[in-house]
Amino acid sequence: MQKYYESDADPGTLEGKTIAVIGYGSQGRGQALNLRDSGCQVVIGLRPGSSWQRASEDGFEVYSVTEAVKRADIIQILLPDENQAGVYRAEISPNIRENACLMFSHGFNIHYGQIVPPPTVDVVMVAPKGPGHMVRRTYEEGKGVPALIAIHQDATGKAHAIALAYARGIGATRAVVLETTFAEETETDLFGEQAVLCGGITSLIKAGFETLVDAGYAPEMAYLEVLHETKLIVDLIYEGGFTKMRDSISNTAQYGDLTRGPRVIGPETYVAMQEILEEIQNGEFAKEWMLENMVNRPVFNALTRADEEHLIEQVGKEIRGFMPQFRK
Ligand SMILES: NC(=O)C1=CN([C@@H]2O[C@H](COP(=O)(O)OP(=O)(O)OC[C@H]3O[C@@H](n4cnc5c(N)ncnc54)[C@H](O)[C@@H]3O)[C@@H](O)[C@H]2O)C=CC1
Ligand SMILES: CC(=O)[C@](C)(O)C(=O)O
Ligand SMILES: [Mg+2]
Ligand SMILES: [Mg+2]
Repeated sequence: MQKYYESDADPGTLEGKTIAVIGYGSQGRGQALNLRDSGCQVVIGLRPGSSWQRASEDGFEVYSVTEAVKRADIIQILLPDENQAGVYRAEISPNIRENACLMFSHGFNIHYGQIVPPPTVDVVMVAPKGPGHMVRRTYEEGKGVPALIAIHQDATGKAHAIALAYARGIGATRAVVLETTFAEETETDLFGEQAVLCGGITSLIKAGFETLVDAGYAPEMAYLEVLHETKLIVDLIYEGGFTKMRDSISNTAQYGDLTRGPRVIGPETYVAMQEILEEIQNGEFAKEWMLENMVNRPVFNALTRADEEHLIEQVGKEIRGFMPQFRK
């Protein structure tokens, strides 16, 4: 597998180029601040609202999406996936320059045909494998979040160099940059966030919390055991795999881990994961998500609200209030 680091990227590729970051949320703010600190010329494209104000307060030139695109050599679309196609049709497509570079941090809209760029532009992806806030925090710590790059279209012959230089600008080459395709990034990212990173973990934590509370244990105990400590355990896995974590926990815990873990995440979990992956690969999930947005996200809103009202969220707020480390 081809790996790229700082020395593989030529910052000169972006010399004199204007990068328009469209959207200033989790990824947009993180990437724009890092790019500017890396010496890149950045403007922000937004609609009026709180993001516009924040970007201005951070010292960026902020324009409408239309005006930002007109000024840009590289257009990094960091809008919500569900909004990208509409903004692309209305404001980006009519104003994008020939030989410009259209960039994404997730392949959803290209992979599922929501956006079909003209053949005259480069189309690349630079996808951090981490939340936008961490892209910024690690950069400020002198480190980086790994990223994937992919080339969908190379109209200028410079698409790869631009993607690498951009990845360097956001700090990703300090960690590692791997090459992929829009299809592979889209399908693995959707699967990862649904089955493990977000959906799987929150469901596992909630099930553990509810099991203890329903058995009569104090919610505070349950919270510390199955939520707070999860970070501490996962940090060790992050640093050195299952081995490092198992070197650190007790033998009692390790025996329970190895013998009871597969009873919690068993064969039926594998079946569910395969079904989820199938829905991603055949476009079912993408269609469901786009339809959900067309009717103002009833399921998204109801399930989000239910979890916000879950006891674990109330208890969590209370416990974090006990700990000085969480006090601003
Ligand atoms: N959140 C994350 O950490 C990651 C996100 N991504 C990808 O990055 C892209 C952006 O995602 P996030 O940063 O999470 O988005 P976000 O929801 O945090 O921010 C979206 C930004 O776009 C602006 N916006 C929304 N609709 C707009 C419109 N119609 N016109 C102009 N501005 C508009 C919002 O005001 C906000 O500033 C997506 O493709 C996502 O899949 C990729 C890796 C990780
Ligand atoms: C943070 C990240 O990588 C995700 C979970 O894929 C996302 O926010 O889309
Ligand atoms: Mg992701
Ligand atoms: Mg994602």
